[in-house]
Amino acid sequence: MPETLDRFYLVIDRLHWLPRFLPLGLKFVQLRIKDQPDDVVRAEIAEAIRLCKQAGCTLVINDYWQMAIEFGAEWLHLGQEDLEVADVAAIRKAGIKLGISTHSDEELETALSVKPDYVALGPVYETTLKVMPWKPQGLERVAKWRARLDIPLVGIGGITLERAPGVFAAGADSISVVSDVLRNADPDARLKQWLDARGSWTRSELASA
Ligand SMILES: Cc1ncc(COP(=O)(O)OP(=O)(O)O)c(N)n1
Ligand SMILES: Cc1nc(C(=O)O)sc1CCOP(=O)(O)O
Ligand SMILES: [Mg+2]
Repeated sequence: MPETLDRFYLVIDRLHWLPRFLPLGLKFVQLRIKDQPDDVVRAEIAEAIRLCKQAGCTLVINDYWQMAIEFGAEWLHLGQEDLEVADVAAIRKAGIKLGISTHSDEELETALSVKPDYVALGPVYETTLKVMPWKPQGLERVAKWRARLDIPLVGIGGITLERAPGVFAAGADSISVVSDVLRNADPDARLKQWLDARGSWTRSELASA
C-alpha cells in the first residue's frame, strides 16, 4: 500500500472497467457507483476489492462507508453531505483512510476537522459529469489550497490530459478524472497516455514554496 497518492487517480462508475484497466498498470482508482440497487453495489465493491488487491492497485470506495467497513476496504471517499451521516469514528476504527471533497473555504474547514488523508478540490474546470452549484475553481484556487494544506491535494473536475500538467504545477498532488478516460473513444489508449504522462509533470516554484 503506497503511503502517498498516485499522481493519476481514475474514477470509474462500474466494476466492469477493472478487468480491462488493471492489466494496463492502473495504480489508484475510485469505485463511484451511482443509482444501482444495494445488492449490485455490494457485489461490485466486494469484487473490486479482490481484483485491486490481486493487482496491487489502491482502491477507494465512494460513498458506501458501511460497506467499506464490512468488506475491509483500505480507502474511502466522502463528500460533505456524506460526512454528515457517516460514522467517522467507526471508519477510523476500521483503519480506513479517508478522502474528503471540498468546494469552498467553509467545506475545507469541515474536511480538516476529521483529519482526512487527502482533500479533493473541485471542480477545477467545468465538468459535464454531474450538475454542481460550484463554478470552476481555477488554478489559483488549487494553489491556495496547496498553501493551506499539509496533506495531499487532489484536483478533480473537467481535467483532461492536456490540462493535467497545469493542475499539477499549481499544486495538486494527484489528478482525478472520469470523462477524459471513460468517455474517450478509446478508453484503454487514453488511460495508457495518462499513465505514461504522469511521471513528467513538474511543480511550479510557486506551488513548491
Ligand atoms: C476524488 C473525488 N473528489 C470529489 C468527489 C465528489 O464526492 P461527492 O461530493 O460526495 O460527490 P459524489 O462523487 O458522491 O457524487 C469524488 N467522488 N472523488
Ligand atoms: C465526481 C466529481 N466531483 C467533483 C467535485 O468537484 O467534487 S467534480 C466531479 C466529476 C469529475 O468528472 P470529470 O473528470 O468527468 O469532470
Ligand atoms: Mg459522495
